[in-house]
Formats: sequence, structure tokens, C-alpha cells
Amino acid sequence: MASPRRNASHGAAAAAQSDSPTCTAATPRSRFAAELSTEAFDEPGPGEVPPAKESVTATVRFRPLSSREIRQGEEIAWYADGETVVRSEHNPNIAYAYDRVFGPTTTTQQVYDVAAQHVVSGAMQGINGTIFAYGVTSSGKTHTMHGDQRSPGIIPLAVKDAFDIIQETLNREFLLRVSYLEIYNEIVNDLLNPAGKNLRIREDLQGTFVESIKEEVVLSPTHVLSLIAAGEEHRHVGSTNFNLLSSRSHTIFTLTVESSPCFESNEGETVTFSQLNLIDLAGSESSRAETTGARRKEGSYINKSLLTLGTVISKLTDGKATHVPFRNSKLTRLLQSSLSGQGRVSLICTVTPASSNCEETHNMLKFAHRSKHIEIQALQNKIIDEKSLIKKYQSEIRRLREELEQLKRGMFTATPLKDVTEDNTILWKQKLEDGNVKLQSRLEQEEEAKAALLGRIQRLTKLILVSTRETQTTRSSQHPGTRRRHSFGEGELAYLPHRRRNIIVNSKRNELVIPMEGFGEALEMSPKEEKQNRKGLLNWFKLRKRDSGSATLACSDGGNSRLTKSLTAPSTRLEDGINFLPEQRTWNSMLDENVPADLLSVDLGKFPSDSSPVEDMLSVQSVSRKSEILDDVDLLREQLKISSGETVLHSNVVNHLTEEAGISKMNKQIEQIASLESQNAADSQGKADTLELAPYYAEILKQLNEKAFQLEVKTADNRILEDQLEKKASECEELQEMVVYLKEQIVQALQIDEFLPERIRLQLQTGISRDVGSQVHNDKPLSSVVCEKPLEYTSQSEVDELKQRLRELTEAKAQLEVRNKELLEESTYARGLASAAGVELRALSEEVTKLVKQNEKLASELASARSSTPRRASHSPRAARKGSHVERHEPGGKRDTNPSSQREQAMEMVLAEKEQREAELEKKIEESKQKEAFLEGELANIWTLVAELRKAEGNCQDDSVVIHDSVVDHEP
Ligand SMILES: Nc1ncnc2c1ncn2[C@@H]1O[C@H](COP(=O)(O)OP(=O)(O)OP(=O)(O)O)[C@@H](O)[C@H]1O
Repeated sequence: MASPRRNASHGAAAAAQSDSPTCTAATPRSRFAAELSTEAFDEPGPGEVPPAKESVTATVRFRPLSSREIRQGEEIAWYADGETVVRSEHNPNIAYAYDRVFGPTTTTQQVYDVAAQHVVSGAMQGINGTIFAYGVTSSGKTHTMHGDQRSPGIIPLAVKDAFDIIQETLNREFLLRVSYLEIYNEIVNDLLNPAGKNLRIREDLQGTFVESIKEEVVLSPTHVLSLIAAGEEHRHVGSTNFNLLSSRSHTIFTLTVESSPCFESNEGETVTFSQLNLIDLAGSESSRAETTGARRKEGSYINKSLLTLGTVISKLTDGKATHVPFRNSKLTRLLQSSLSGQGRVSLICTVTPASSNCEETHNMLKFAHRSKHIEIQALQNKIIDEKSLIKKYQSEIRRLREELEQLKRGMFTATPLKDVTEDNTILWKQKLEDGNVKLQSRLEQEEEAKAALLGRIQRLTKLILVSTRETQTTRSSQHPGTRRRHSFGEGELAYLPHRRRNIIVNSKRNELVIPMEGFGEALEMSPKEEKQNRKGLLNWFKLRKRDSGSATLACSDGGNSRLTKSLTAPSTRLEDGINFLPEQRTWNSMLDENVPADLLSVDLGKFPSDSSPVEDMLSVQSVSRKSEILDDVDLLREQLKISSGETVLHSNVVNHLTEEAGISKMNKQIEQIASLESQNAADSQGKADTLELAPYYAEILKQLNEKAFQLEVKTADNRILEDQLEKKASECEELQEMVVYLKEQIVQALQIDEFLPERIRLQLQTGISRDVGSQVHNDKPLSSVVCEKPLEYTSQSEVDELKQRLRELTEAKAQLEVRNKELLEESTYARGLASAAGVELRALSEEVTKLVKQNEKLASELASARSSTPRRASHSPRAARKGSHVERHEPGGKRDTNPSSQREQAMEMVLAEKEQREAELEKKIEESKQKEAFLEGELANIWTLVAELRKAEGNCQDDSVVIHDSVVDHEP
């Protein structure tokens, strides 16, 4: 069995020897396609010959003369003599042979097929590979390596090819990782991680590596291209005399490939491991370059490292060299393992034919020619190492699957019931119900665990790339002799700049010209636009709409448009795939590593083959684009689901961690401290004002307290007064009752009088009145007293006396009645007075309450005035009041317009009113006191009257007794 690797190693050379004037991609492609059979991964058997030695593939790519060079009248100094030789125009003896020489109209795809594809396919089989573009500044290195949408460079083509290879390799699994770095002024920076600056180069048994460089596991060409576009954003670019946007750093894009057979047992399984380095070197600068400052420094670093690279290559090709100075520059140090023969190397020497760069170009050609003689051995790197990432993922997936299986088994294993008899049926039923509940919760838990496991398996599985083709279709069933090439989708092209740096400064006329690729035509574009263009993805998105507009304009330009030309140019087949539609989606969302691998792979059936006619291709491409869009929509949906799930998970974790770390506690404390601080600040601000107003406020408080105390005393006095008044009123009532009683007695007495002689009647009346007095005193009923009295007869004189006495008594009685009436009136008056006093007191208390409220209001106003007044003059409140008073009354005095002093004045007025009110209240209290005194005097008078009455009654009683006695004495 012939080793496919041997075929591969000679791919480039074979192509170089082709007689065909144009590069037909079919030959190399078919050869490399043959390598993609599973046999390519087979180890050489015991009797097999190890892979033959290969040499570095050296190719030369001419670019067309730029508009600037044409305008400057530059002549052609170098030209391609056939497909393998470069000759000097000035000296026919100077000629160099290479594996292949590409003319100015060759497309990058053609360059890729010859100079890069065998390296890429080798890398997919475990053979390290390095491809780099080398040349003077502005010779087309970046154009060749990165390219643009119309002409994707070696890097995007390689990436696309790598994924195509995965798709076509049926029984192997792949894990791809990428890293992207730049060497700027001998400093290594990570372009995928802006924080990764000045990284160290380290060495281990497997070779040199960059410490802490970020490696991203990638899932699709779009994913990789987006990473490169993001990395390009950080690359150092600057304008030079020859290139407005010249690369000022070397970049190394590394694709790390791990692969292992799909369905074999894990034990002793072979994993291949390789690295594909795609290098865009900074251009060497001629001594003629008028650079200064930073550019000069950059230029010297670039030249030094390129010189070291030249030295290393010459030493490697010189069989006698004992020491190869790899360590003299970071570039050669990093390329050490590649250049020292452990993998395939392809050098693409980019050349400008212009005579102005004749000497530099000559050096480049010499260098490329020499490097062709470096011998390499394309060995497959095999690792039986459990530490390989793909192995790790695979064993993790296996473990998780086993766990899942166990879980599933556990979930559905149920213990059968034994001994179910009729007696214990109820018991079993109960047990079953209990068990059911428990089982339910366990099932739920296990379901959750299962879902988590499945999710993890899914995520890990997605990182491992496998072909989505179900059955192995032989190449013969497709297009014999060719391997399917997948055109770039819109999503992938989105990550390439719309147009590369086709800007060349015309230093004489100070204008910018952009030659169209392959045609040398120029299109005006501002440096700003070009810079944006150069910046990659995001800026490209911004420009895209306008670009589409300009494309429409150009197409409608009578069919002479440059764009129309370029789109239909037969040399740029990929250009047909360019779509100027407005952007349809955000590609950044595809960067998540959870994207399903099956969705990422391109459906082969939907892409046109190389041999398809252009018309067919366009129609099929529209179908393929549609399916791509559908795929991408599915993919985005899937990813959105995963992302949202993960977001929730992450936020939960973050919350949990935050709680754990006691951040919330700390925050609370910080808030407390902040509030205390703010309080403190407010306090200190108000302190000054408080100090000023304190005595004033204290005085008001004192007054208030005094008034409250007085009010309390007055209320208590009032209560006593009321009690006394009530007592007196009840006494008055008793007196009235007595008077009424007396009247009745008199009336009765008068009725008896009608039947008795006058004397007896008089005696009786006297007796009655006397008895009534005593009986009233002894609380006996008057009638009984009257009945008990014996009738006695008196003499005429005595009768007269008695009559006289009666008259007197009647008069006294009348007087008494009058007096009684007066007393009654007085008591009513006193009562009215008392109630008036009560009302007065109530009003007084209300006044005091109002006063208290006013004081409170005043105090609050004072406080607010204090807080709003930033600073006040340090005069006392009274003085201020006085002052404001004076101010108010000052004729023609200036009015204070300050709002705080106005407020002060208002407060002072309120205070004055309050004082006035207090005075009024005091007056009223005085009046009520006087009324009280008057009432008391009146009461005293009543009491004396009552006393006098009693006294008079007592006399009357004595008199009646005397009369009674005399009546008895004169009885016959
Ligand atoms: N083969 C080509 N066909 C058409 N145009 C080309 C080709 N090669 C280069 N160019 C144009 O020449 C200009 C300079 O190319 P590029 O920037 O790739 O040079 P470079 O070697 O990378 O320069 P530097 O070393 O300064 O970075 C660009 O405008 C580019 O589009």
C-alpha cells in the first residue's frame, strides 16, 4: 500500500513542474483528496518504508503593478519565465527556479491549491505544517495570507478546507483549537486576548510554545474567521511610504488539530496531534524608506527578525552548520520546530515586479530559492496520551454516558411485591402509597440529574467535530478526480474585509489610489474608509450597506462598472459567491462553543462542484445560501436556548457566590457607613445654625413650659370652684323646697282657721309655725305636728297680740319669700357665672393648646429655616428680631431680599402675635379670677343670708312657743 503521505509531499513540486500555463486546481486537489481516505491515518506497518524526505515548498507570487507604480513610470524589473522560473528583466543571467511561480493574474485559490493545500491536509492527518508569506513591504503578503471578500486569502481557505476535510473523513473525530499572536518589536502579544501582552516563549519536550496564550476550541469556519477578525482588530498596523496600512508586526495563526478514530475502544487508541501555523510576516523595509520615530524602530525590529530568519534558513540548508541561531529572534524561536524539519513548510514569496524595489526583491528571491533546499520529514505526530484534550473530552463523555445509563436503570428498577395475600392487602396498599410519594420525588430528582448529565454530554460532544455524512460516498460517485470544494458562505465572507488595503499613497500628488485586483484599476476611497475597512468584521458590517449601494450603482453603470467586471471575471471564481445583501444576523452569537457540530458542518450536496458551469453555480448557490441561512437560524435558536440556560445557571452561581462571599453584608455595612457619613455631614452643617438659635429656642420652650404649668394650676382651681358652686346650688334647692313646704303649711293653717275662733286659730298658726320649725328640724311631717297640738283658748288681747304677731309673721314670711326669691335669682346667676367661668376656662385651655401647637410649628419652622440657611450672622434671635423690627419700620430702609431673612421676619411676626395673644390670655385669666372672687363673695353673702334666715326662724319658733304657752294659760 503506497503511503498517501508520500504523494502529498510531492504535491507542490508536481504542480510546479506542470506545463500548463494556468494552474488547474484539479491535479493537486485530486491528489490531496486521495489523502483524505481513512488510510491516511493508518500507521506504517512493520515492513513499510518511513515517509520520504521532503523539501520546503517555495513559490513566488507576483502582484500587478499598482496604479501608483504605473503613474510613477516604474518599469518591470522581474518577470515569470514559465511556471517555475523568475527572471531579471535587466540581467538575463539571473534566474531562479521554484516549485511554482504565479503571475499577477493568478488567484489566491490557485496559490492555495499549489502552495498550501498539502500542508493543510497534512495537518489534518497529524503532520505539523507552516505556511508563510515573505516579501518586501507592499508586495502582497497580507493580500495573500488574509485576502478579502473577493479573494479570500490562504488563512480563510485553509480554515474552510480543514472543516471540509473533517466532513469528508467519516470515521475520525476531531478537536480543533486556534490561537493568534503577533510579534511586535520583539514582543509577543495575544491577539485573541487583548490582556495577553508580552508573553513568554517557553520550551518543553515537544518544542517551543507561548506561555498563557489563549486557545479557543472552534466549531466552524465562521467561528474561526470571526476570531481572526477580532484578533486583527488588535494587530499593529501603520502607514509607511509604500503602504498606508502596512503590517508592523508578524502574525502567527495556529490551528491545533487533534483527531482520533470514532468507534474504536478507548484503550490504546491513537490520537494524532498537529499544529498548522499560518504566518503573515511584516514586510522588510529598504534603507530608502523615509521613516522616522516609531516607524523606524518598528522597521529595524522587522528587518532584524527577517534577517535572522534568512540566516536560520541558510544555516539549515548548509549541511556543515553546527549552530542554527533560532534564539536570535522571537520569530525564529517560535518557528524552530517547523523549520528544523518536523513538518511541512511552504514559503510563498510575494514579489512586486516594480524596478524601484529591484534590489530588495532580488534578496527575497534568493532567500526563497535557498529555503527550497531545506529538508523536512513529514512525520505524523501520534500521541497515546490520556492528557490530550480530545481524549479527555471523550472519556468524560463516556463517563457521563455511563452515569446516565446507571441513572436510567435506577429509575426504572422496581422491587416486586411478594406475599400479597388478602389479609395484608390493606397494609401493602398503604405501603405502596407511601412508596409512591417517595418514588415520585426521587424520580423528579433523578430526572433533573439526568437532564444535567445530558446537557453536559451534549456540550462536550459538540466540541468534538465529526462528519455528518451518514454513508461513505466514494469520490468516483461524485466528480472523478476532484474533491468537493465548498464555496464561502455569506456568513464566512462577513469576517473578511470587503477590500484589502489596496491603497497606495502617491507621495508626489498626495492622493490615494486603489487598484482593482488583477486589473490595475483605481477607485477613490478615503483613508478613513480604508482604515475602517482594514479593521475587519465590525467595521465591515458598518460599511456593508453602503457597499451594497455602491455595488448597485456600479452595476447599473452601463455594464462598464469595475465591480461588474470583477464579479464576472473568470479568474476569480469565488467572487461569484459574494453577496452584497444587507446583513442578516449577528455572527458574534455563533462564537459560543456550544454550537452543535452537526449544524456547523456544510452540507456537501448543496454546493456546486468546480466543474459546474457558472449559471448552474449561481442557481445552486442561491439554494445553498438559503439552506445555510436556515441552518444558521436553527443554530442560533439552539445556541440561544443553551446560552439562556447557561446565563441563568451562571447568574445563580454568581448570586450564590456573592452571598457566600458576604458581599451583600459588606454592601449593607458600606451603606450604613455612607448614611452615617451623610448624617454626620448634615449634622456638622446644621451645627453652626443650631448654636446660634439655641438660646432663642430654649427661651421659647421655657415660656411654653411656664404657660402649660399655669394652665394646669388654673384648671385645678376651676375644678374646685365648680365643686363649690355645685354644693351651693344644691343647698339653694333645699331652701327652695323648704319655702314651698312652708307655704303649704300656711295654706293648711289658713284652712283650719275658718272653723276655729280667731285666737285659737292664731295659737294654732303660731304653734304650727313653731312646730313646723322644730319639726322641720327634727324631720317630722308638719301635718302630724299640727294634729298633735291641743287647742287652747286665749284672751282678746292675747288674740290681738297673736294677730299682730301673725301679721308680723306674715310680713316676715313675705320678706322671706322675697329674700328667697332673691336668693334663688342669685344662685341662678351664680350658676350661670360658674358655667360661664367653665366656658371661659375651656376657651383658655383651647388657647393654650393652640399656643402649644403654634410653638411646635414655630419650632419646626425654625428647624427648617436653620437647615436651609447656610450661614447666618451671629446675632441673638432677639437682637435679630429687634433688628428686623427696626428694619421693617425704617423709613426707606433697604428691604432684605434674602429668603431666609424674610422667613425670619415672618417668624418674628408670628412670635410677636403669640406674645400678644399670651397677654390677652393673661388678661382673660385675670378677669376670670375676678369673676371667681366675685362669685365667692356672692356665695358668702348667700351663706350669711341663709344664716340670718335660720336665725330669724329660730326667733320665730321661740315666739310661737311663748304664744302657745300664753294660749294654754288663758284656757278656761
Ligand atoms: N496579487 C495581487 N493582486 C492584486 N493586488 C494585490 C496583489 N497583491 C497585493 N495587492 C495589493 O497591493 C497592496 C499591498 O498589499 P499588502 O498590504 O498585502 O502588502 P504587504 O506585503 O502585506 O505589505 P506590508 O508588508 O507593508 O504589510 C494592497 O492594496 C493589495 O490589495
